[in-house]
Amino acid sequence: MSAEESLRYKINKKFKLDVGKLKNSKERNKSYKGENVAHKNLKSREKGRKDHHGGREEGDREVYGKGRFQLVNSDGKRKRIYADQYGDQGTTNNRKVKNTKSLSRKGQSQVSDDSIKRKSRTADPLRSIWAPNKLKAATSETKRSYRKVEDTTVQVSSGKWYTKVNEVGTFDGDRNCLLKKQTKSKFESGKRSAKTKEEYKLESGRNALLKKQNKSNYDSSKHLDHSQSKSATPSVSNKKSAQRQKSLADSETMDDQPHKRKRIRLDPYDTSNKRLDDGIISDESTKERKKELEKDAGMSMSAQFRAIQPSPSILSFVEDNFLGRRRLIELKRAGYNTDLSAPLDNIPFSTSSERERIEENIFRNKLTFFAAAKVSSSFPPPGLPEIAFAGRSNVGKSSLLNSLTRQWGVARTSDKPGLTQTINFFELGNICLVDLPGYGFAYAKEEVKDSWEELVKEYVSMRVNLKRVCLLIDTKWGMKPRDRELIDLMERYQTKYQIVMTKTDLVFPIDVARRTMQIEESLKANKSLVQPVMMVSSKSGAGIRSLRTVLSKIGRFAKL
Ligand SMILES: Nc1nc2c(ncn2[C@@H]2O[C@H](COP(=O)(O)OP(=O)(O)OP(=O)(O)O)[C@@H](O)[C@H]2O)c(=O)[nH]1
Ligand SMILES: [Mg+2]
Repeated sequence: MSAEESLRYKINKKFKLDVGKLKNSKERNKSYKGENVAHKNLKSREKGRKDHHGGREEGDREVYGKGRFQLVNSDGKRKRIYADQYGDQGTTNNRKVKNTKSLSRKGQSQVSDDSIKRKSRTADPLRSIWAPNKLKAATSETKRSYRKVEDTTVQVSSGKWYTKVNEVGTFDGDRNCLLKKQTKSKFESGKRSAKTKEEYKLESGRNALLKKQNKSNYDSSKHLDHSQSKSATPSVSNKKSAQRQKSLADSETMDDQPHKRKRIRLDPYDTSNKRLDDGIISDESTKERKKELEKDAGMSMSAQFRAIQPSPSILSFVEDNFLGRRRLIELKRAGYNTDLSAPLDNIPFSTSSERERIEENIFRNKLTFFAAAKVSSSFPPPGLPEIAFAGRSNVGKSSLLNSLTRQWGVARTSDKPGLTQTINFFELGNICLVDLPGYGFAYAKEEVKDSWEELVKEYVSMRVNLKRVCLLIDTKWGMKPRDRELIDLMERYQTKYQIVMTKTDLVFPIDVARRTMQIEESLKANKSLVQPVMMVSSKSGAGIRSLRTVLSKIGRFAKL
């Protein structure tokens, strides 16, 4: 051996030794991994065998045959098992791992399909299809479908494809689950594409936000649709949510647009409103009113009313007769028994029969109803001198008849306008008191109200024995166009009329005086008007005695 050859031999020897050492150290390291070594050996042996037999299935079977629950491909990698593959083996294996929470991807999709079908049958969105006790209770058909689902389940060692069955099984969670999957897949893809740590953080943060959003959306939708979702299928609920979103979007777009104000058109002939009804006046009176308004332009009606300065005589009359709103303590201090009905009408301390205390003899008589007329042809033959009480509905005509005679309930009264619908004739000694139906606002049909008005107009214009019409005006509201209409008519037919202001107990004393002044002023040119304007209250009895005095003269001096 030459020197060169010996050197080469030495180098080769040394190199081989190093390689050997390296091999030994590797094996030593592997031995620490325990089972993995055996696994690797097994794999290598398997590989050899596969090469020898040249068949992949055989290799798999052999691995399976050794009792290991892990399926390994012939190329040594872990194998995915689908329900349609290795059906028998999968089934037998799955029976052992019943109630597992893991599913292969394909199996999962099948499960969700099956579960959707079953849910549409059972219509219970909150039920988990994996609950074993429910499996027992299920129908035979359902049982079959359960088995199908079970068949699809295979335990897969890889954590990548894990999806909790509970999430799949609940219908309400379907959307959430899908979104979760999306975020998960995003995360995985991010992982695969080897993103930087920062990128990953950003991604995961975004995912977390998305998850939160999804959760809140889910919660709100659940809250809204909880009652409905019980009976609805998932597809329906999805449709509903889509519709809701669409409507929300529509409303948002509507919000952007400027709101159009609704115009309310008022019908001038609509008498359902009391105040509106008052506005229905003839063309002539409208023109007059307009002229008056133009005259007092710049001043409101109430301001004009407040500007009226009542005369001292009217003011003293109001004060002497306790007209206007009064406190009970004030009346008690003046010596009136406030427990009596209409206490201001009679002497303060009444001990004997009330009627006997009435100063005017005529009003001590009994009030007797004797006729009612709906049409002019049914009026009773003219006999006794008549005093009629006219005015708008609910102004207090019937109440005044009762309080004048102190016979409560003879003329029927009501707080509902339109109670008196016929002309009612009452006999009182040698006079006749006539209660007329009211005009203006009343709970009656338009035609009926028109007929009442016509009847009243006919009565006041044609009745020969009519000696006085007491035109009642509500102190609070004053004269209205329809009152003026009747006044015009009476003026035309020279029917004597007197204004009587009612319900004075509802307004302040100063306003009673103002209203009196206002009416006197407005009618001072009228010829058929009998002065003075009377002020009464059927409730408190204020001014009743004065009215009695005025009316009793009619009976005394009436020429038949
Ligand atoms: N506070 C107060 N209420 C009164 C007075 N007079 C009448 N009323 C009430 O007003 C309402 C109507 O009284 P009525 O006498 O039925 O009126 P009317 O004018 O006959 O009404 P119609 O028959 O519908 O035309 C009733 O609830 C009475 O109690 C009054 O002087 N003071
Ligand atoms: Mg009445």
